[in-house]
Amino acid sequence: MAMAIAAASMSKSSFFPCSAFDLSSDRYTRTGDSPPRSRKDFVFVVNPKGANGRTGREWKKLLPYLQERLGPQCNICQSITLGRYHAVDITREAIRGGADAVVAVGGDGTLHEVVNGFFWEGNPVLANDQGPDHSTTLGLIPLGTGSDFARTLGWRNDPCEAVERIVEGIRSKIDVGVLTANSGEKHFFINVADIHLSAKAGYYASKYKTFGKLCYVIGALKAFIGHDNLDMKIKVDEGGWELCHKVTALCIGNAKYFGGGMKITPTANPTSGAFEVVILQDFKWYDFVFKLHKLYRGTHLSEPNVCTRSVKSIEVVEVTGKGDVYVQSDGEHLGFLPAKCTILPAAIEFFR
Ligand SMILES: Nc1ncnc2c1ncn2[C@@H]1O[C@H](COP(=O)(O)OP(=O)(O)OP(=O)(O)O)[C@@H](O)[C@H]1O
Repeated sequence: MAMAIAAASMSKSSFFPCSAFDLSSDRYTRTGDSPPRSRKDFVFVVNPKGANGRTGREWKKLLPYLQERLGPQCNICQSITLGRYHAVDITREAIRGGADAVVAVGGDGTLHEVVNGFFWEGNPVLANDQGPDHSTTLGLIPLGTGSDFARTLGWRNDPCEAVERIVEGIRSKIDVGVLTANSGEKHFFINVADIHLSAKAGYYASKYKTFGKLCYVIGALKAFIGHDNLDMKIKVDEGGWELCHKVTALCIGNAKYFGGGMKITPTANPTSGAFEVVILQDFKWYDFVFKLHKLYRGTHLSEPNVCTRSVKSIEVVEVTGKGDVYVQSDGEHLGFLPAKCTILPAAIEFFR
C-alpha cells in the first residue's frame, strides 16, 4: 500500500529500518525489525507542490512503475515534503539512518534542498550505524518547472527514464559548490550560483511560479525595473582583488543551465572539479533583446561584453557597498553581496 510519510513524524530510531515505509513488497511488516541489508534502502523525497502540483500528480502515476522496477531489489520509502526546507531535514535524517540513496523528486529547488541535506554545519552528514565505507547516493527524478540540472546531464523529460537510471545504478562523483553568505552561513549548490540582475530576476520569478515557465519572463521584466550595472571586485582562487566594471550579472556554474533553460555557463561540468564563471558586463536592455537567443544556445561567450574563466573559488564584493545586490544559488534567493563560492570536488555520489 502506498503511504505518504511526512518526515516530521519520523523519529531517528524509526526511520530505518524502513519497513514501516516499505512500498516495494510485503516481505517486511511493521515490526521495526531490521530488514536484511542485502536490500538497499532508497528514500524518495517528493515535493507535491513542485511545478504547480504536477510533481505530486506525476509521482502518483509513477509509483507503480517504480515499485515494479526497483521494488524487487530495494526498500522504497517515500517522504512527502510539507513545506520549504523540509526536504533538507528529511535527507539528513535519511542519511543518518543509513539510507543507501536519497532521490529528489521535483524541480531544482527540491534538488537544492536535498543536496543541502547531505551537509550539516558545513560538513558531510554521516550514517550513524554504518561502517566508514558506507555512502548515500543522490538521485533525481526531475519533475519541476525548469529542471535545469537535468538539462546539463542531457536527460530527456521522461520520469520513467529517470527510474531506469536508478535501477541501472551507474554512479559518478559530482562536485558541489559552497556559497558562504554575508552572515558566514554556508549554502551548498549543484547547479548555478549567480549575482545581480539574474539573481534578482530569479527572486521575482519564484513569486510567479503559478504562471509556469512564464515566471522567468515576468521575473526578468520586474528585475529590469531600476536595474543598474555595478562595479564589483572579485578575488579568484585566493589571488588579488580585481575590478570588474559595470557588471550586469556574474554567474558561477557547476552545471550549465539556469532560469528554465538558459545555457549561461555552457562549458561548466559538474565532474570537472572547477566552476565556469561567466560575467556579463554593461548589458543594456536591447542587448537582451538581440542576444537572448545566444544566451539560450550558450553561444554568448564570444560576445565582447562577456568574459569567462575556470575557477575553484571566487569572492565577490560590491564597490559602492549599498548591500542590495541579489545573490541566489540553484534559483533560491540567498540574500545580498558579499559572497564567496568554493568548489567541493567529487563531493557526492550521483546516479547518472
Ligand atoms: N509541501 C510544500 N508546499 C509548498 N512548497 C513546498 C512544499 N515542499 C517543497 N516546497 C517548496 O517548493 C519550491 C519549489 O519546488 P521545486 O523546485 O521542486 O519545483 P519548481 O519550482 O516547480 O521547479 P524548478 O525549481 O525546477 O523550476 C521549493 O523551494 C520547496 O522549498
